Amino acid sequence: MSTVIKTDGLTKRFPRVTALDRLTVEVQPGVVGLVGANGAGKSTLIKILLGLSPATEGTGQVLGLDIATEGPAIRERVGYMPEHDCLPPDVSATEFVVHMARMSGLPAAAARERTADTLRHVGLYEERYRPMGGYSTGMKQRVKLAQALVHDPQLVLLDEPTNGLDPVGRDEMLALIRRVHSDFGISVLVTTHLLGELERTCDHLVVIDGGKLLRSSSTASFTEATQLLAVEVTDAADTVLASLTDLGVSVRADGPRLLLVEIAGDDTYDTVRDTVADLGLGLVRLEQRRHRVAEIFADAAQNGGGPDGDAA
Ligand SMILES: Nc1ncnc2c1ncn2[C@@H]1O[C@H](COP(=O)(O)OP(=O)(O)OP(=O)(O)O)[C@@H](O)[C@H]1O
Repeated sequence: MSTVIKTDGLTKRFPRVTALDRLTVEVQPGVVGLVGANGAGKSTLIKILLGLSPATEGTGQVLGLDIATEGPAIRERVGYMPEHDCLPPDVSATEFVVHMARMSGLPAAAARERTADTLRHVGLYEERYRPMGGYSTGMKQRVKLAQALVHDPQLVLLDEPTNGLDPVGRDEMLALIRRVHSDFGISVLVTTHLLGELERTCDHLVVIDGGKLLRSSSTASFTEATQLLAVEVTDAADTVLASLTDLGVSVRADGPRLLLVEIAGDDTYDTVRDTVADLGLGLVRLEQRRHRVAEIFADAAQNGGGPDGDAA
C-alpha cells in the first residue's frame, strides 16, 4: 500500500491565528475521516494539500507529489468537494458537471459520458436537467460530490459533505462516500466537525484540534470496547444499583434508567441479569460500552488543550 497523504511538521500561520501547528500525519488508501471542531484547521489543510495555499513551514506529499511544487499535477489526480455552496443557480447539474469535466481536461464526448455516469452514481436522475437553484441541500451536495469524481481521480478530498443534511440525508451521503471507495477504489479524505459521525464510515480517523494532531489511528482502535457494561432497566434503576452494590459489584448511575457496571469477569453478565430478574424488573439493554471519538477531546481538555464546547 502506498501512502496517499503525508505531511511533516506542516504549519500554517495567519496574522492572528496558527491554523495548522506542526502537523505530521500519514494517510493510507481507504476512507479516512479528518475530524475536528469548527476552526480546527480542516479546510486549511485541504487547501494546502491541493497546492492552493502555501504552508508557512513543513512539507507534504499527496500521491507522492510535492504540495509546494506540484500543485497542478496533484489537482489532476485529486477531486475536491468544497464546503460552501458554490453552484451557479441557473445552470443544470449536467451542464455544470460537464463544464467541470472539460476544465479537468476531458474531451467533450468523454466529459458528457462521464457526467451522465457520475450523476447516476450519486443518485441524480431526471432532476439533472433542471436549474440547480431549485435543488434541495442534499441534491446540491450530490452535485458537488459528482464534480469531484467526474475526472476519475485517485483521491477525493470532501470538506464537510454532510453539512446541512437531515439524519436520513446524512446517512445516504455517508453510504455514498463509502461506495466511492468500494466501487471505484478511490481513496477518500472526508472532514466533519461532528465527532461521532464518521465512526461507521471510515477505516481510519485523524483527529485535529487547534491545528494540532490529537490522534491518528484505525477507527476500530478509537471505538474499542471498554470494561463497562451499559445496563438499561425499565424502571427503579436505583434499586438495582443498591442490590448490585450489596453484591460487591462496582456500579454507578448514568441517567434515570441507565447503570454502568464494571465488568469483573464473565459472571458479571449473569449477576446483573439475575439481580434485575429477582427484583421483578425488566432489562431493556445489556451491552458492553465502546469508546467514543469525542472522548479524546475530553482527555485533551483535561490535559490543558481541547475545545471548550461545541464539539458535539
Ligand atoms: N484566509 C484566512 N485568513 C485568516 N485566518 C484564516 C483564514 N482561513 C482560515 N483561517 C483561520 O484558521 C483557523 C482554521 O480554519 P479552518 O477553516 O481551516 O477550520 P476548519 O476546521 O475547516 O473549520 P470550519 O469547518 O469551521 O471551516 C480558524 O481560526 C480560521 O479563522
